[in-house]
Amino acid sequence: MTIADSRSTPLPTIAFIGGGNMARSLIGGLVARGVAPGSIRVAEPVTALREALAADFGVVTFSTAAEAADGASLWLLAVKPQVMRTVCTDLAGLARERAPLALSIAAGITAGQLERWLGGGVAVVRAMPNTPALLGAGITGLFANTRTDPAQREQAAALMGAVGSSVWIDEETQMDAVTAVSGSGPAYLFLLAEAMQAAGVAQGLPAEAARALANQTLLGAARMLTETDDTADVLRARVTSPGGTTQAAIETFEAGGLRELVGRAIAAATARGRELSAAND
Ligand SMILES: NC(=O)C1=CN([C@@H]2O[C@H](COP(=O)(O)OP(=O)(O)OC[C@H]3O[C@@H](n4cnc5c(N)ncnc54)[C@H](OP(=O)(O)O)[C@@H]3O)[C@@H](O)[C@H]2O)C=CC1
Ligand SMILES: O=C(O)[C@@H]1CCC=N1
Repeated sequence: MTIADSRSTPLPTIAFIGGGNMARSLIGGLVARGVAPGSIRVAEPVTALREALAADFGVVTFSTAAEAADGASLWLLAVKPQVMRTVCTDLAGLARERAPLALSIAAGITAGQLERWLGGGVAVVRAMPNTPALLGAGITGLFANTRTDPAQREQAAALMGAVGSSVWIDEETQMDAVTAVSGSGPAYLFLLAEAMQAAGVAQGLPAEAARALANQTLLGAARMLTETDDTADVLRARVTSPGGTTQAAIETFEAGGLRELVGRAIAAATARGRELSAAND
């Protein structure tokens, strides 16, 4: 594992194939960080999504993948795993002509599958970002196939580095675990936020107050995790006065099997990544 730092590498024209939720987070993050909207081409079949991306970010939009991809040497494949094979197969002729770097953010789908569907001999990078990319606060796991040269690896790291930090993964099989921890991870925090807000309301707080208290607590705690050198267990111990309120809550979480439940949830997400690869081959 190496931490990527390629912030000074210039980005080429990028073709997003798929303009849904994750593409929107990445595009928003890239434009907010100074990437020229005219250098971002987006293929998206849903008219409303296309129009919203053009209106919000000034990017160039197309209804078909081939139109967007034809103008770019970096293709960011941002469609669902279930349609990736068809999308890549349709682009295989163009891939032979343009020899692009194909950077896929799809859960589960392997570099070998992508290379095969794109016609073979293609430089492929798998990236697993997350939606905080929209705020420049994302983290991405990256894996490159052997066709990818150092300049293309730099480009991939520069793209994802513009919207947060990134980490190279040496073993492709670990990408499913990356997906389970950080790709899906924001949803786990949002679920916790929902539960804390509802619990606050159940204890008599007004909904708005419960929302502000829960959300700012998650933000403050996340900043302590990332901006101090203390580990999570040390930070937790500092909140937990012996015989106090936190201890009462933590003992309830432990008795309910929270750690084991998180382990099972992340194992299920990891296994689902492998299933998505097999089911869509
Ligand atoms: N959402 C997230 O937090 C993350 C998602 N990912 C990965 O990103 C990928 C996209 O996920 P997400 O953004 O959530 O999904 P979305 O469904 O929101 O976005 C995918 C978009 O691609 C469109 N599309 C379908 N076929 C084509 C085509 N041939 N050419 C161009 N666009 C097409 C879809 O249209 P239509 O709806 O009509 O099919 C849809 O609008 C997935 O592979 C997922 O695993 C990775 C990390 C995080
Ligand atoms: O839920 C999913 O499958 C995608 C991949 C990671 C986040 N969203």
